[in-house]
Amino acid sequence: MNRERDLDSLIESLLADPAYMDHPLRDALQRLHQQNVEHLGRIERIARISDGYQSLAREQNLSLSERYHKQLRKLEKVARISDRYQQMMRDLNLALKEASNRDPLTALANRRMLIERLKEEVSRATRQNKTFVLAMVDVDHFKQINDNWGHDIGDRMLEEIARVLQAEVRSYDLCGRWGGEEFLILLPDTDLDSAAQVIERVRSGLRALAVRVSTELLSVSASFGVAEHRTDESYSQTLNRADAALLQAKRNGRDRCIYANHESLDNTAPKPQP
Ligand SMILES: Nc1nc2c(ncn2[C@@H]2O[C@H](COP(=O)(O)OP(=O)(O)OP(=O)(O)O)[C@@H](O)[C@H]2O)c(=O)[nH]1
Repeated sequence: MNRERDLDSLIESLLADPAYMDHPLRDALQRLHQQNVEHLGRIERIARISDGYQSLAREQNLSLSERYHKQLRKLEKVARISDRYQQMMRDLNLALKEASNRDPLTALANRRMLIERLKEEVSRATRQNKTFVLAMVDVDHFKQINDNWGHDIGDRMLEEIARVLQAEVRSYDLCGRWGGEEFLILLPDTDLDSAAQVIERVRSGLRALAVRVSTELLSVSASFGVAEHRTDESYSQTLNRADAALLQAKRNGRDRCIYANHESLDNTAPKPQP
């Protein structure tokens, strides 16, 4: 570049020198010089345009990668939010399912869950040629507790009764609130004789319950109707037989167990005073 500049300045000084004004080669040199200057100008313009294109391409590349990374960060954020949201939905679904299967007062299985399990038990009993037992439990004279002590104490008694039932059944039995002061115990893979031991434990547990309300100790008794599932019977047929046995237990004086079609096990106990 310096050499070119030196040559340029030399030619320009020669062309400007009055001593060479009439030199025969001056005109040709001037045109050649002019042409050279124009060529150089063109080359410089091309170089500038090329530089411009190159930096534009660099900028575009840079902004493309920046946009890509920005987009990537956004996607990562959306994925994190979506993960959290899905986990929240899973937790919510679980909580909803749990809530829809539980009795809010006693936290025992509610009627809906009991029916679901009853259907499962019937198909399991059919498939595996097994049997199960249902016990309907109805608290005796519960209305008197509400009437004498108020609904809140009645609720508290129901909670305590539920706690005793749950504590006395085996871990694989299902105990639920059928409605009001009526409970249902499902004893899977059990015949009537084995069920009798569990039922007797539950009945004694309830008789031993004493709930303090101010200076009084409140106690309860319950009547039981028990039926063993028969082959080819629907769950509601077994339930109806347990219900009929329960009615019989009430008629016979309460605080006792009646075993459907198994009168020898009819458990008659002295009538307690609430
Ligand atoms: N506190 C309270 N009481 C309830 C609830 N559900 C049902 N009850 C009451 O339970 C009582 C049931 O009364 P009845 O059907 O006459 O039966 P009972 O007084 O237990 O008499 P027997 O079953 O014949 O021994 C009613 O007073 C209902 O209001 C509840 O969730 N909380």
